Amino acid sequence: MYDWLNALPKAELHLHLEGSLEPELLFALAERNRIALPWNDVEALRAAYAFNNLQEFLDLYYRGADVLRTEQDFYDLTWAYLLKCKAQNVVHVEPFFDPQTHTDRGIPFEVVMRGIKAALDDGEKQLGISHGLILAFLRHLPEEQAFQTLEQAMPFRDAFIGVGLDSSEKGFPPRLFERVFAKARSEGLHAVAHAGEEGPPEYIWEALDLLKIVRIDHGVRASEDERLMQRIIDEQIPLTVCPLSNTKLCVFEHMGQHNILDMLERGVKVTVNSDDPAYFGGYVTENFMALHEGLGMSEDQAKRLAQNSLDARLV
Ligand SMILES: Nc1ncnc2[nH]cnc12
Ligand SMILES: [Zn+2]
Repeated sequence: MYDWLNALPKAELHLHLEGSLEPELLFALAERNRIALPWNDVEALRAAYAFNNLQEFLDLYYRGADVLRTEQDFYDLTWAYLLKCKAQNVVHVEPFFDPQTHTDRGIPFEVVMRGIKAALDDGEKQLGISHGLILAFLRHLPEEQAFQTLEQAMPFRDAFIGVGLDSSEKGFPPRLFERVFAKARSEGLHAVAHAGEEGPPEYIWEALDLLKIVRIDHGVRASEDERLMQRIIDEQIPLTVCPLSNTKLCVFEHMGQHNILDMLERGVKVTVNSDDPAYFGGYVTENFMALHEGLGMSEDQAKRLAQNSLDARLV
């Protein structure tokens, strides 16, 4: 089954480039940039990847991203991810990057942007993988800082296709970012947002009605609100679901409890994604495989999920 799933053509629509930083590359970049790490080796770092919730993961994710310093680092990070995509027949990617994670450490916006964009362009030319980059705002920081980030990004307007919203969800509802999303949309950017991962269905309503998002990242808690479910089905709003992420972050206790296939059968446009594969134990194929093993996903269901991902592309 693994090889069959691996060979399915698919798109990945929910992937944080910083979350694809494998421990081996993290150690190599730390050495290249002469940064001392609190872990003795790769195994010790991997052993730290045990999380009870989103925040515990984010604390380590931001700590890991600190080894990314130069344009070459961002290139190497992105290129390593694209090689994985090639190996898994991911033919199109719409990854997120978190500029504030880097600019807040003094890394110039253009260093981040140039490194990522050069790798994505090479991926298109050399690997045949098409792309659309999404700039994600960190929701634990004030909207004012999101505005500053959008301003910094404008000289590179053509390098990305949309804006997203990520980081700590609970306590940081989408309504806090209504104005910066309006500004981004006025620049012709698509809007997406993480909503309903740990946060309640109301956050999904807000993301749809106030941020005017065209795709929901995670959205698994929509199933708690029947009226919301009906809207998502009627309007065919895609959900970028991340099964291994959801079990690693205890959104579901185990894969057998995941609601993605129930949603698929109800007519929700759900897709399968890896979120932060270096931290959650696998890339897209491993996520499909986990659904097969944990939920008995059939070949027909896998085909529909993969087709949804191709249909839900923004570009
Ligand atoms: N799963 C996730 N939820 C929110 N913010 C994130 N940043 C990286 N991964 C994330
Ligand atoms: Zn995510």
